[in-house]
Amino acid sequence: MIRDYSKFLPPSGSRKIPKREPSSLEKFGWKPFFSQQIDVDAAADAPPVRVVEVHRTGLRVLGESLDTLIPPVPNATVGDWLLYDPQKPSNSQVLERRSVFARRAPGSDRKRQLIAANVDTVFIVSSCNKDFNIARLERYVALAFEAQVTPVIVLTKADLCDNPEAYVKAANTISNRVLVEALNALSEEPNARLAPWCKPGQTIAFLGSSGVGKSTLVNALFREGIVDTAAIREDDSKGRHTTTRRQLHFTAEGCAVLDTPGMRELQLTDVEAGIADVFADIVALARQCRFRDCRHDSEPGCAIQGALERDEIDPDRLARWNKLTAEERFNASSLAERKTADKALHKMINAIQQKNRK
Ligand SMILES: Nc1nc2c(ncn2[C@@H]2O[C@H](COP(=O)(O)OP(=O)(O)OP(=O)(O)O)[C@@H](O)[C@H]2O)c(=O)[nH]1
Ligand SMILES: [Zn+2]
Repeated sequence: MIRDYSKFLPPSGSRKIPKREPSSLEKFGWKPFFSQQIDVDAAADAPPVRVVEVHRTGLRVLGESLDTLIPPVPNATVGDWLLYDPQKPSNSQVLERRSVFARRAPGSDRKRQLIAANVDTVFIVSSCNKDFNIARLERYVALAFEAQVTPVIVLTKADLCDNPEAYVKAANTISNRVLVEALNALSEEPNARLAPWCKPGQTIAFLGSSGVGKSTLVNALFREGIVDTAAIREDDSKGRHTTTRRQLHFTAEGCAVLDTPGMRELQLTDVEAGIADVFADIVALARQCRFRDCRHDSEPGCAIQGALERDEIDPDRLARWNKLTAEERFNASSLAERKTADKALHKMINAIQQKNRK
């Protein structure tokens, strides 16, 4: 039997598949990852909305013809998708995240605080000058990997430097999973060079020290102004505007840009997996050491020492890996463990002082 497949093919003459306009949810960053989590019937009663602002008193959410302020929802952060419960908004359910930036609270309980959710790309910004520091870049890349966000290294001030290629080359050694762009942030370059990651429906963030050009890059992306549907302004009880703590701004192209002070204070906490991703080659070697608890010092059968002797790994990079993992271990240790360590230290100091007094 000869089957007629023609009904499955596009009608002749219309070979080009028409480009579908993104829905408003897609413009806000909705992706198949989220649709897979919901059941279509339930979504009619509890439609998906995105948290675009986090205030002290509540959240601003955007959805299909919906833009409203709701009271805080437990465990929701900027960038989250919620299934909006119109009867009791604070009961809205947080959808599983594609990515999340978190940090350990500075207080004594050191609780995990969510900074931002569902960021697709983070631009790790440094400059082709003294700010450039491989160890710091590695740290940021580890944070991004841990958060499941794609890192892209952007080296600004290429126009002020004789040999930007040297910086690009150095940054390229960090991980073969990270692309590096060097540019002049004050020129026309940023829009074209960052465009692949700033498409409609994408959510981006910036990380980097002060003065490297983060604001300059953001300004370049917003050259046509900030498209904030900002109809709502929140006043506190005294009629003053309360400051927005965490926010997504949309560019004219429809890319969401994260604006949150918390990103600056991101520390290395619980980034063990991220560090292992950045230093995947060294971690793979460490697994081949004869002893499971090998300290890669002078133990027999140490694969890392072997690789060093054969010039297969960079000793500086190994030193940075050691430092980062030690830091991560310290940051991840519980308060109780730190107290014990502090007590032990205190006892030791006391003992030394007593000995000196004798
Ligand atoms: N020539 C040149 N100047 C740049 C470039 N990028 C940034 N600058 C300048 O460097 C200075 C600092 O840039 P900002 O964009 O304010 O840096 P930032 O990272 O936002 O700094 P913070 O707001 O302190 O975190 C400004 O005077 C910029 O004009 C660049 O690629 N080339
Ligand atoms: Zn070893």
